[in-house]
Parts: sequence; structure tokens; C-alpha cells
Amino acid sequence: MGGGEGEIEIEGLCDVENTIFVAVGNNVKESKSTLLWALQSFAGKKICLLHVHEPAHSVSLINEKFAVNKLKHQVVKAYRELEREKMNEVLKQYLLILAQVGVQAGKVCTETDNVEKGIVQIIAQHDIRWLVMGAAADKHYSKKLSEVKSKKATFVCQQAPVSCSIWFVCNGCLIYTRSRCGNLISHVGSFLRSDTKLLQGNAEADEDADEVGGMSKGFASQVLVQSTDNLVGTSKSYPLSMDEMRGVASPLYSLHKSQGHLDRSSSVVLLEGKSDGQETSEICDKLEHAKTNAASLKQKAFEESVKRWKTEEDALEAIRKAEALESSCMNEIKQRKEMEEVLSDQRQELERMKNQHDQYTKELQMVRDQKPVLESQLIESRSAEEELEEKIVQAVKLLVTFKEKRDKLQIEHDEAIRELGGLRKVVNKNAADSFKLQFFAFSFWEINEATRDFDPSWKIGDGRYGSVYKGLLRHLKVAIKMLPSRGSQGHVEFEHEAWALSRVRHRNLVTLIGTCPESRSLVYEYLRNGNLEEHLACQGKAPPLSWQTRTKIASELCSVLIFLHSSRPCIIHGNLKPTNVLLDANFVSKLSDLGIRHLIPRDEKPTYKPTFCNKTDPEDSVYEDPEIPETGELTVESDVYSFGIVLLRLLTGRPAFGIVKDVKCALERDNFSTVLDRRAGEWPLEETKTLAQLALRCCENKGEDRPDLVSEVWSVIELLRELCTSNRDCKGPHRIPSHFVCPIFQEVMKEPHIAADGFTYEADAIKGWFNSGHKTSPMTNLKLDHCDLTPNNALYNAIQEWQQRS
Ligand SMILES: Nc1ncnc2c1ncn2[C@@H]1O[C@H](COP(=O)(O)OP(=O)(O)OP(=O)(O)O)[C@@H](O)[C@H]1O
Repeated sequence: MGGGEGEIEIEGLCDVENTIFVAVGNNVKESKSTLLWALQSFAGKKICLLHVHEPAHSVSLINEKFAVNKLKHQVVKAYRELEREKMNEVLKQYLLILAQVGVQAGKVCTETDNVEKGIVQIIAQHDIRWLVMGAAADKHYSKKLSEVKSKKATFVCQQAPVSCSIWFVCNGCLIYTRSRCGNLISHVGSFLRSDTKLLQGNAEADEDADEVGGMSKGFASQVLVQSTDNLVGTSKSYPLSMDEMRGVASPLYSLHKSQGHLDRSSSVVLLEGKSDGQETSEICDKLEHAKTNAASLKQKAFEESVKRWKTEEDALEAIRKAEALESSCMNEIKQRKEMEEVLSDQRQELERMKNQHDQYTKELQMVRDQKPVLESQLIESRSAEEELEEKIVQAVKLLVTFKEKRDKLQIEHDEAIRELGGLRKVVNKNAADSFKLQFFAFSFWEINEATRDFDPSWKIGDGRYGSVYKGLLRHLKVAIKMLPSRGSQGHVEFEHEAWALSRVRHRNLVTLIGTCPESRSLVYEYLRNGNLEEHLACQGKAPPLSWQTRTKIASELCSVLIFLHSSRPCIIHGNLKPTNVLLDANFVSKLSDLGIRHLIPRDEKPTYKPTFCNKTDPEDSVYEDPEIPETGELTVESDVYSFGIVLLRLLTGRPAFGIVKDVKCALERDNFSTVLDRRAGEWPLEETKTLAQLALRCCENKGEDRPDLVSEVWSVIELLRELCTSNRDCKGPHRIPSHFVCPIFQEVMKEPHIAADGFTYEADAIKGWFNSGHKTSPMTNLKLDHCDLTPNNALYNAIQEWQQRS
């Protein structure tokens, strides 16, 4: 047997037609009776052992059972070898039994997981015709047993090819026979009877023998005879009785009786009559004993090997485990380190959070402590708020009432002014044009609103007598001069003085539009080009003035001084200097600050001496008549002196300090051109020199030495002015200034009025615009807030002057 499953190995006999196959199992004791029955029943026939080896599914090692599939291949292989050796040992035992009765037997083996299937397979493959096998375990034997009991026998009985006759034996007795045709045609009892008859030479045996498919009558008797012969040949010759057939009296009975006594009893029987039988038996025993020892030693060696393999495996496993443990240990250490780092970070974080928590707790506690105080403060604030709200409501109500009263008073006041104007018209026949002489009294509220609550960014200058703000008053851009509020001068007195000043009108005098007696402020027309000082000193973005413009300014100043000095009573300006010379959009110069000193209360009014001495700007003293400190009086010549310095400044552009000396020197050295202001362009040198000499005369220390403005100065200036007019740079006197022209009628305006959009229109034109249903600005097309119109007195005066001159 090669060891492969299903591979059948046949040894010795191959004449299946004449061979009785005996299926023997691992249990020699059980199968021995079956074998002996076959020997006895088919004496003289060839016997062949049939064995199916079923490999164990589990292995018993060191008192422990292991499933085959759980063991190593080499272990299983070794175990299988061991099993096969055992099987061979078992078969050898069967062969020995047969040898002892002088029968040479063959053997056919296969290895498969299922014994009964293996038997059927062998039958089929070798076309086996005669088979003897066990019907049941010996212990199940009884006289009444008449059919197969074991699972294997049942299977073989049912599945084996029909060409095979099978005898099923139990405890050395035939229990059941399956004939070749496959029908259960004979009963054990009848078979035995026929056997008996055969043994007794009964003729009926032939008939029964026919029923044993394939086994001829002759063959049946022959079997028995030959068997008897064989036995007789070895011991004595007598036919087998029924009991002998059962192995009771037969010499083979002793073989059948027990495994332990088999060899000995059979050898006794078999070796009866032989002389050296005893010795052979002993040798056999020894041999057997040695074999058993060898087998047990082999088993032990195998177990030792298994143990060693196991130990080796365990050791390898232990090494593997140790390595795994080591690497896991390293991992653990690494992880532990990481964990420790994380833990330390977390501890720090925890500490930080704890500190934060403490901090927050403290803060919370503080807040909690403060809470009642804050709550009480809140309650107080709320009640204060309520009180204030109440007060505000009352104040608003009061304000509304006051406003109503104010508006009413304003209307009354305007009415009164109108009436006053009417009366003045009557009184002053020369003042025919009431519009021209219109003079406004503004409320403090209006002044406040006009200056955006005296916004510092709206402040345009600080003078000796107060600050000047620009403002928007009744849609007109104005300059508001805030005079000191202290003093004994009453509102009526102030208003009267102001009104008197407002009557002094000249195109080169800044127009006094109105006053606010409440705040003691004077409201002037606003001149957008700043003062002359800024242009001479080129302060800010002021461009240098051309010599033509300077000549024009000189002429204008001379004109206005002549006008003032010729007025009855004579008006002395007394404070002529470049900061008081303002320039309008067309660089027309206008003298400001006229008569301010009359509006300053007597107790506030400084005498001329300390006034000039105390001035913060020492340059201002240069314009002062040097005679004033001695006489303490302002004269017409005082204005001429100041005018002389202003003239020198216009010519040279130099600072006032030392200007007289510088010009004098230049003239004496005949290098006058060196002191001329080159930024003004190409001065006509000769005429300019004449003017400079005249200016120096104006600056004579003694008033009597100074020239007369009308007879001496004016003509020189006019000469220069004519030169200027002939120069193409100088604008022609008849050119109509664009702002004199009404945007609607495109004619010089007769009654210029300011509308809500800030533009000035001819009164009839804009009224016609409104009367035609327009509520928008003719210039911007935007909706107007109202349709009220305000006379533009300043423009009216300018137009008048311009018209007179041209
Ligand atoms: N109507 C005006 N339009 C535009 N700017 C004006 C007007 N009136 C005054 N200013 C500006 O305000 C400045 C201050 O004027 P103010 O007359 O109060 O002081 P001052 O001429 O510097 O000194 P003083 O008080 O000696 O006359 C002027 O220099 C001028 O720049």
C-alpha cells in the first residue's frame, strides 16, 4: 500500500474466481473468528485478507488528543507512517494465524476515510466473487441472530456489486449469506443445514448449494473436503461436525478461543507430532516480544520526536513571542513617553486653565461685588435719565414757545425795520433807495447757526478786537466779527453806532450788512480772496499779485481814503495795513475795520499809544503814524502815513520793517529796480520810481511834510493805472464782470437777489421763474428748500460803483 487514499494494494493472490476474500478489521480478536470460519468453511481455497485502513482523524499525544488538521504536516506524516506500521503489524498477525494452519494468504488493502465504502470499492475494482466479513460485533451474537447488524456490514450488503457472494459471520457462526444475484435467498439456518447436510453427504446440499449464487455444489463440498483434508494433513482426518464447524471441538477452536492463547494453542495443535515445535514456539514468542518492544520503543521515539518538535516549536513560538513582546515593549515605552509628554502638556494646560479659572473667579467675584453698586447706579441713572428726559421735553416745549415768540418778534422786528426804513426815506431824501440802505439786525441764534456753533474750522482770523468767523446767514456768505461783550455800551447805542457805520458805503469799503446786538457782533460781506498781506507774503496758496493788480489796489485804496477823508464829518480809518485790505473774487480791494474803535466801549477802548505798543505783531507798528505817540491823536495824515507804507510794500513786496530805509537807499544809489518785487512782472520803471518817491514822502515823520492824496498822490497813481489799462494784461474797464450778469436774463442785474440755491438772480427773473410754477433751481435743477429771496446788497453796490465808473 502506497499510502494514498483509495489506492488499492494487492499482494500475493490474484485469481479472484477461486479466492475467498476475508474482510478483517483492526481488532484481531474480533476478526479472527471470521477468518477461522472462512478457513474452516473454504478449506483448500485461496484466502486473501481484505483490509481497509481508516486513518485517524485525531492524534493522541502525551495524554492529549489533537485534531489532525491542527498539527504540522510532518507530525501528521510521521503519525500516518506509524499508523500504517501498526496496520501492517495487525495484518501480519492475521497472516501468522493463517501461516500457523499452513495457509499462504494474500492481502488486499486500501486506505480511505470510510471502511464500508473502501470494502465496496475493493470488491468492485477487483471483481471479487467471494467475500467473508463480520455481521456484527461478537458481543452482539446470539443464536437468534439472523441478519447483519453492523453499519459496515449493512452498507456492504446493500452496496457491494451483485457479482460478489458474501457470507456475514459473527462469533465464528454464519449469520447471513448474500448470493451473487443479490437476492436474499438463503437463511443462515437453512445454509447451516445445507452445510450440515453437505458435511454429512446429504444430497439436499447440492440443491441448496445451487442457491448460493456462484458457489457450485461441487465447490461447496470441495471447500469443505479440502478444508478437512488440510486439517487432517496437519493433525488428524475426520469430518467437521456442526459443533466443530462452530469451532467447539475442532483443533481450530483453540485458535478461535482467545487471542492470548491463540498462538500457543494453535501451535500446540499445529505442532502436534513435530519434534522441535517447542523451540520454535519460544523463538516465536521472543520474536513477538522483541517486535512488541520495538514497536513500543518506536512509539516512544515518535512521541519523543513529537515532544522535541513541540518543544522546538514552543521555543520558536517563545522567541517569536519574546520578539513581539520586545517590540511591543519598545512601542509601549515610546507610547509611554509620548503619553508622558502629552500628560505634561495637559498638566500645564490644566495649570494654566486653573489659573485662568482662578482669575475669572476673582473677576466674577469682583463683578458680583460691584453688581449691587452698579445696579443701584443703574437705578439712579435711570431715574436721572427719566428726569432729564422730562427736562428735555420741557426744554423742547420751551424752545418751541421761544421759537414761536422769536419768529413773532422777528416778524415784528422786520416790520419795524421796514417802518424805520420808510421813516428814514422820508428823513433822508438822498437815501431814495431803501434797498441799498437795508441794514439787518440778526439774533444770536442766527449768528450761532450761521457759524455752526462757532465751529473753530469756520474761524478765519483773530484781530485786535475779537475773532472773525465765516458764516452762512440767510443764504448769504458773511464774515462775522465778534466784538468783546464786556463794557457799559448798551444794545441801542451799539446798534446806532453800527447803523451809522453801515451808512458809510464805498465800493472799496467792506459792506457792513448788519449786527447782532445780543452778541455784539458785526456782519460783513464775505470776501473770498483773503487779505493783501497774505498775497504779498505769498502765504498759503495765495499767488503773487501782478504789478497791474497792485497798481489797481493802490488806486482803490487812494480812492477810498479820499472818499473817507472828504466825508462830512471826516472819517479817519486809523488802522490801515495790508491785513485790513481784503480782496474779493475779482481782486477788487476793500478796506475793512472801519470805525470799529467807535463800537468798542470807552473803558475797553485803548488809547493809541498803548494799542500799538501792545500789539502782538510788532510789524503793525510800522504802519503807525510816528506823530501819534506824541500827540495821541489820529489825523488824516496818519492814514496817509499808513498808505505810504502800504504803497512801498506793494512796490517791493518786502516786510514793513526797514522798508522806508531800503527804498530810500535804492533810490539814492539809483538802483531802485533792485528793490522792486520781480514776482509782480515788468514794472514801468520810471512811473514806479515816481510812485516810490511819493510813497516815501507819505512816510515823512511830520504830517505836514506828507503829500495830499487828491492833489499829489492820486494823479501819479492814475498815471500808472493808465499804463496798466493800455497793457493787454490788464482787463478793460468796460468788461462786464460775469457775476454782475443775471443767469436768467443775461443782463447786468438791477435788483440782485439771492435764492435758496445760493445763486444771485435779477429779482424779476427769479420771481417769474417761481410764478411759472418752478420749485427748482434754474442753475442746478435741484429742488429748492424754499422760494424766499434775499437782496444781495454787496453785489448791488458793486454793480452801482461799476456802472458809475464806466
Ligand atoms: N469780510 C471779511 N471777509 C473775509 N475775510 C475777512 C473779513 N473780515 C476779516 N476777515 C479776515 O479776518 C482777519 C482778521 O480780521 P481783523 O480785522 O479782525 O483783524 P486784523 O485786521 O488782523 O487786525 P486788526 O484787529 O488790527 O484790524 C483778516 O485779516 C481777514 O483775513
